[in-house]
Amino acid sequence: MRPQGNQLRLVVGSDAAGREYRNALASDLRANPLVATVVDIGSDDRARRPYPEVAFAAGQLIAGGQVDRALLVCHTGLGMAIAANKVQGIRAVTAHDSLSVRVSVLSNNAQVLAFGQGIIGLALARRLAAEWLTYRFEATSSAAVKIEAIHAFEDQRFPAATTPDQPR
Ligand SMILES: O=C[C@H](O)[C@H](O)COP(=O)(O)O
Repeated sequence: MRPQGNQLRLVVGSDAAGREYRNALASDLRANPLVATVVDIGSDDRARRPYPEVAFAAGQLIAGGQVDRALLVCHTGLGMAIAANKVQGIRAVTAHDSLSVRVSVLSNNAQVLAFGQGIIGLALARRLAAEWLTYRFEATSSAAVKIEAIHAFEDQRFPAATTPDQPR
């Protein structure tokens, strides 16, 4: 489906430790009017894909422009974020509170949000996911220069403004 207005194209994924929340969240997301599409990349219990594989696949869908954001679940949310951050151009966070979820988009322009099924209850995960959908990064915000600094470092451009002071 073609996105309308401010609708988002999403990918959801989990390892076996996050499967229950992934299924519940995917169902919520599909019913949310702020969502255009939800691609579910698994994995199910039989596949037992380790979290890095799922995170890399989700990150590559974003980097390739097929989707806008990813919601990933593992036991803690930590491994998913670490692995997704290894994909060029991806900013992934683990966040389990409203403020962090908000800032992850408005300040960090993170495209990936990772939850830990073993860390928060399902009701909170659902609420945070719904809040997450309402935020959009503003390219004109003062945060944009910091995102550009992250990209420059990633691309090994090392702009002088972001080079740490030399020890005297
Ligand atoms: O950060 C990692 C996740 O919590 C994952 O679900 C558990 O990791 P494991 O597969 O190494 O046990």
